[in-house]
Amino acid sequence: MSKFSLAKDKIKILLLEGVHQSAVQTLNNAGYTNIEYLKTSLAEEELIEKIKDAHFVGLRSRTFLTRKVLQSAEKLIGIGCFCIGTNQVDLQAAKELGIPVFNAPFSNTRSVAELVIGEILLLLRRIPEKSAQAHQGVWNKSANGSVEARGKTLGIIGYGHIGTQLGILAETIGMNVIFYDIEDKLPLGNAKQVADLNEMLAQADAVSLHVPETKSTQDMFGAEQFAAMKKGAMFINASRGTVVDIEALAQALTGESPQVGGAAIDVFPVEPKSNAEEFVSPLRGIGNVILSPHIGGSTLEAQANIGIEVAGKLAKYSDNGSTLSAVNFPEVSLPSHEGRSRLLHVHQNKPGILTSINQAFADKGINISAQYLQTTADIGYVVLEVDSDDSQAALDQLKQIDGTIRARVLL
Ligand SMILES: NC(=O)c1ccc[n+]([C@@H]2O[C@H](COP(=O)([O-])OP(=O)(O)OC[C@H]3O[C@@H](n4cnc5c(N)ncnc54)[C@H](O)[C@@H]3O)[C@@H](O)[C@H]2O)c1
Ligand SMILES: O=C(O)[C@H](O)COP(=O)(O)O
Repeated sequence: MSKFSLAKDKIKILLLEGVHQSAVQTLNNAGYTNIEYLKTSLAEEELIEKIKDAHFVGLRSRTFLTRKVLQSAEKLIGIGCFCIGTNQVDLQAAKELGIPVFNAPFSNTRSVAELVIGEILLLLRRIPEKSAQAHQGVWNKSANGSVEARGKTLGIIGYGHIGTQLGILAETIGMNVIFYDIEDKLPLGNAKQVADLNEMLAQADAVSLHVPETKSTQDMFGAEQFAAMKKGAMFINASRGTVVDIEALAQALTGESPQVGGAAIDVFPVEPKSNAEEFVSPLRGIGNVILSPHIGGSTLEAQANIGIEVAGKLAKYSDNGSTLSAVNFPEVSLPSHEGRSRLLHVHQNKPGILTSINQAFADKGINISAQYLQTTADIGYVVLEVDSDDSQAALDQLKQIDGTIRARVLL
């Protein structure tokens, strides 16, 4: 170990929101034992206090890493989102501060797709309503409004990892699949891409949203889109709460002759911060509506896999600087660096930085035995290997390079 790098037991890892124990196990196996594990998310002020001495933080969808929080986290070197969505992290701020953000882009895909398939079947049979009635002692045996999924059309908005998986499952139960996406996508099975959203809505018997939270998806589904849906079609949102105008949905589901026949909603514009807080929504109490507490990806299988995947990415970045699959950072995949010191340098992407580094090292007689560089439009990430005896001198030189955001040396 270089005396200029932190020993693993000094690297503090803050894990929030009850991430699966597989994460702790994975980090322990990699030699990281200084872990603070919390079952809940933290509000901004508490988070600022907790995060200030953390080198890594792990979170799920309820912890918001704002620019203010990130700026106060002076020791933070890496962030793990133990989920798919990364909208809860200010990715630009993290990048500017030289902090890569990792997530688990596939681990809960199947769990969401399975849940949605189940919901489509239940909604088409009006089971939420009938179940609620039966619980009240009402025996409403009738085929009215109940239909098979076979031969019906599912419209998927956002044909990415979840959307495609859902499309495949839907076809296996005999549904026709159409989808709308801002990108041209390869249709799987017999699915067909439709260029115009309203055209897709007019054909679908069930519509399911699978887009990320971005500026372009904010409130993308409101009164106009509900009006464009086929009368009585089902509506499902397990993406992000900010995508749908929830008041407009409540209106579309109610009244004398509701436009929307039923809905299954897993995500909400405002979600309780913990299980102890009341869930407030205009959708409460409306018939043929399934409300679930943001559990689309919450299966034991998915959570265990996510823990291993994201903790593994954090450990790898800490051990050898690899940023493969970071969502906001130049991606560098690195071999091990036995017998040499590895230095990581994050800098503003402007001309001449690499030349300055090479010149500074040459002036001090430091030989670079390996060098890896990747850049995005605004930052560059260079990884250098030098003889271990030169690591302190090399780090000193790197810190002085104009445009440096962050420099550190690895074990
Ligand atoms: N409910 C849950 O527990 C849960 C679990 C996992 C993921 N999610 C949410 O689901 C989202 C989708 O997950 P994924 O893995 O399929 O993501 P993905 O990135 O693989 O796919 C998203 C798709 O949406 C498309 N898209 C983006 N903006 C669009 C727009 N304005 N209109 C139409 N299409 C648009 C993209 O081109 C892409 O094909 C995640 O970002 C996350 O927020 C929720
Ligand atoms: O983005 C995701 O993967 C889902 O929204 C799941 O989030 P969660 O880990 O908070 O359940």
